[in-house]
Amino acid sequence: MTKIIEVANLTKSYGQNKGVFNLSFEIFEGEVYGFLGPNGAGKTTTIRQLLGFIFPQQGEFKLFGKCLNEAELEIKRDLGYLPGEIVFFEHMRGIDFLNYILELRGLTDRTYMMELITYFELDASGYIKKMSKGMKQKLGLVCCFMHQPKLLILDEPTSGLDPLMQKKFIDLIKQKKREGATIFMSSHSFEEIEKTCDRVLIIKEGRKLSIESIDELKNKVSKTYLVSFKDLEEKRRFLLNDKDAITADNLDVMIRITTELNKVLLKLSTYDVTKIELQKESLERLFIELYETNALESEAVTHE
Ligand SMILES: Nc1ncnc2c1ncn2[C@@H]1O[C@H](COP(=O)(O)OP(=O)(O)OP(=O)(O)O)[C@@H](O)[C@H]1O
Repeated sequence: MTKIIEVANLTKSYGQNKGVFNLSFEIFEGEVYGFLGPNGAGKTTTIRQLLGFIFPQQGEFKLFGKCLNEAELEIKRDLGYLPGEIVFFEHMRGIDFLNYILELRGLTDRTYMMELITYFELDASGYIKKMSKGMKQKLGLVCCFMHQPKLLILDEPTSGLDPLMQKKFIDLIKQKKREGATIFMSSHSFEEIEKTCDRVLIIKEGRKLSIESIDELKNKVSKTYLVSFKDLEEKRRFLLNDKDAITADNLDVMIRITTELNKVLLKLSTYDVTKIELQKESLERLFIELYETNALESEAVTHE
């Protein structure tokens, strides 16, 4: 499999334990790769280094197998980037700005650009300075996708978009994946990540917590059960002996089945249980659990 992004030991420190430290990961061609972490975790700092806006103090990275300082123009021709905070030429009309960027890229065919404007229901005729936050975000998205890049690096792409537009964005990402594009995106929307990504990289305080496959995470979610015990004594007895319990509340215990269901049922049959319920929950709780994991514990769940 071709590696489109390779990052090795990337480090950029702003002091006081802020920045990105010793970060390594790889993204393969055609992958949609989510980048998650709490506020201030270092997502934007990582992305800005990949674009060459800030420089790492240690470590290196390659895009399309090449270093940025060797092949910047070549790399950026095939790259679409959406910044977290977009800075436009505010005095321009939206459409003029898009045409200008298209020309800078040496392109003349405006067909796909116009399709995207229609798709995102963007009125690009007005001045950018008068546009709402959501309109500016749509303008940024059109600008990022309009040259049909092979690699998309997106920093919180749906920030400011309404739910309908968020759904359209998800559909567009799925389409780009079908077309073979590689996508690296930071997000705070677990739904967006769940619906689009193959794998996720989770960082906290600038350090890698874990790399997870979405399918594996979904598998974990589908094996979470709520077990209710007859009384507190029974629940206590179970908690003393069982390692699968993840949360406990009143007479209920949430367990994640990591072995065959039969074995768990056999074990539960030795307790006075009043109810067993398969939990229909999204990945959200699992993501939050992963956020709360500390770096040392997380070594165990890292898949690399
Ligand atoms: N130029 C800078 N000078 C000093 N500190 C900085 C600078 N840029 C970022 N930081 C700090 O580095 C840390 C990581 O910031 P970064 O913007 O990368 O986080 P993030 O994961 O993108 O957060 P968010 O989800 O809030 O957008 C933060 O503590 C931030 O305050």
